[in-house]
Amino acid sequence: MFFKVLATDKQTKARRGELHLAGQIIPTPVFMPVGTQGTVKTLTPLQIKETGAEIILCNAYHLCLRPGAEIIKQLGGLHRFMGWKGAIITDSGGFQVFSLSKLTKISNNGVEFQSPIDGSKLLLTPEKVIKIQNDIGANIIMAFDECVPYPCEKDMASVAVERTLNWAARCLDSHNNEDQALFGIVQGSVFEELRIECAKHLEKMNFQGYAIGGLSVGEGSLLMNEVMDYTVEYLPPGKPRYLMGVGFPEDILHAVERGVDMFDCVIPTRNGRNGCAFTHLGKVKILNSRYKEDTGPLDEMCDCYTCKNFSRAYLRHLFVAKETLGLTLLSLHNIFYFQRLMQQIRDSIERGEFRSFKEQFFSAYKNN
Ligand SMILES: CNc1nc2cc3c(=O)[nH]c(N)nc3c(CCN)c2[nH]1
Ligand SMILES: [Zn+2]
Repeated sequence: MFFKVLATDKQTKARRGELHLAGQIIPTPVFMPVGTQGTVKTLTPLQIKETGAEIILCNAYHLCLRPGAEIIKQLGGLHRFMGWKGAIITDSGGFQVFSLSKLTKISNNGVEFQSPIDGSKLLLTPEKVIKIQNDIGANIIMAFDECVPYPCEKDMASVAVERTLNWAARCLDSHNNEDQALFGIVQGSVFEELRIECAKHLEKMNFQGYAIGGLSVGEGSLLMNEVMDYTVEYLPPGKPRYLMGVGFPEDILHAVERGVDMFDCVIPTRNGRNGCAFTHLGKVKILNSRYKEDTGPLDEMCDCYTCKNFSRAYLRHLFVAKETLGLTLLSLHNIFYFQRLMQQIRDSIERGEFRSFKEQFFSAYKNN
């Protein structure tokens, strides 16, 4: 049993579940910190563990470019290579190859591109993407998909859906490692009939989980929620749903309400490194001079290492002085904040009080 739904909210589509993988039980809804190149930036695996995170996301695209999937395999796989004892999900590169490479040439066979690292010409095909993720050894791997930019013409989105479906079937055919769960990725941009067609075809292919891709690419929260409303309907209720690249606390709450179980986003760590901390009252930009003599913690309601030991004045000093400790302390707090938010969400679903939790959250949280 890879995934179990334990409770479904009576008033919304929110559900409390658990993923069974890598000998762990991971409660959902879950937030997965991003460790693109085999590290969650500025944090040691021990610090990541201290935040409560149990699964992290790494990128097969980056890791196959450097150091190479074969080297990671030779070194015992990614868990061993990076010293992470929790679970790992890898993204296939479907998104990164388009957003990070130059001279990409896409065909039904795959994507030809120039390595941003050494300029060499490379080709990613569904078969190669499965092999790379197999070598890296993640517990959950993603199919190779084509994520179109937003906005895009319907016929361009339609071609990308056809290709995504063709590649999904080829990924399934070449995947034969039962220790790794393979997820399909729904595309279709913001076109309802494309999204439904894609979800229906992927559902028939019987993946172990389903990601909603092609969102959080500039379409805005309203359109993102609309796409989720009609797409989730066509995904099997007994399998996990993963909204890729999301997101801010408010977007996570809207998505949980629509039945999403899994999330990943660079926001907690990227904003942490830019001096932006998440708190239950909204975002705190620590470099603001108002914090110069502020003796209080980042968030009165937080009991993370950063909030228990350091004042806002000290954290501001670290950022003004460009001390790297500031990057670590704010990243630590932000990941902890997201883990605590997910714990509160899970508890509220269990109590049948998700909707009131969401209302309480928004009444306190000033999205400044
Ligand atoms: C930040 N917004 C965002 N949108 C995404 C869509 C896809 C998407 O459509 N496909 C894949 N494979 N990855 C995506 C990602 C990367 C998730 N770590 C996305 N990130
Ligand atoms: Zn904190």
